[in-house]
Amino acid sequence: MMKISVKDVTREIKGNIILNNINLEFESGKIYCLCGHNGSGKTMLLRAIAGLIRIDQGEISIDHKILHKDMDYPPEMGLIIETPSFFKYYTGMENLLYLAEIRDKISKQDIIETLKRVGLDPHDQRTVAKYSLGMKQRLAIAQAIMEKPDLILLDEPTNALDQDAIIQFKNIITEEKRRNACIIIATHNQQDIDELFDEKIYLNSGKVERVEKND
Ligand SMILES: Nc1ncnc2c1ncn2[C@@H]1O[C@H](COP(=O)(O)OP(=O)(O)OP(=O)(O)O)[C@@H](O)[C@H]1O
Repeated sequence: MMKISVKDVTREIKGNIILNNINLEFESGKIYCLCGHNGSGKTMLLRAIAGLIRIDQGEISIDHKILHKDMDYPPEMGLIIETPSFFKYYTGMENLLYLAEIRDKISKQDIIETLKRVGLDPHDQRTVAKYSLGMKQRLAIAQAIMEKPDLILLDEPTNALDQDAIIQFKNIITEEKRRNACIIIATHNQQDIDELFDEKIYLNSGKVERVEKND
């Protein structure tokens, strides 16, 4: 059972407090929603948990190991933050094969299966330059889940997805939850996937305004 603790986390940029004394806990086997309007701090909080930005005060730990002290990044993490950049002149399959080489954890067959899960054809010879926005988003979801990480952080994952893709996405995150992943999704389209959340965390001006648990 993995546990993430965000304790008294504050981050300032140029005199603006972007994250204001955030205290939250996340655990495996649950799906969390970070909700709030534009600029409320959802992406910054995801970046902080991912180890992609430094924080000015407080600490973030994963299973009691402190980020930026005991480790640089969460050890097993799948991520979509803003528009992912793929190689335009590679196919979807080639992009994922390239990314999978970094950790050398999964096989070509695993990638084929992941592409099918997100509704992309593994044998599609088109390059990413010819993909629609929704296809790129499906590929981004595929790269985030393909290695079966313990922690999945998704910023606006349903952007550009059509209704069929949203249904597939819901099935995927339900399966990932069953596999015991901890899934944190930042979105303002929460109605797309509302019934799946175990907890909704409302951010406002960098603060946690309220938390709703779905028991
Ligand atoms: N590089 C930066 N320099 C200065 N301020 C920044 C920077 N990046 C983000 N901010 C500010 O931090 C605040 C939080 O931004 P963040 O991207 O986390 O919001 P968000 O809730 O994800 O919004 P959205 O729904 O628009 O994605 C905003 O006020 C934004 O202007």
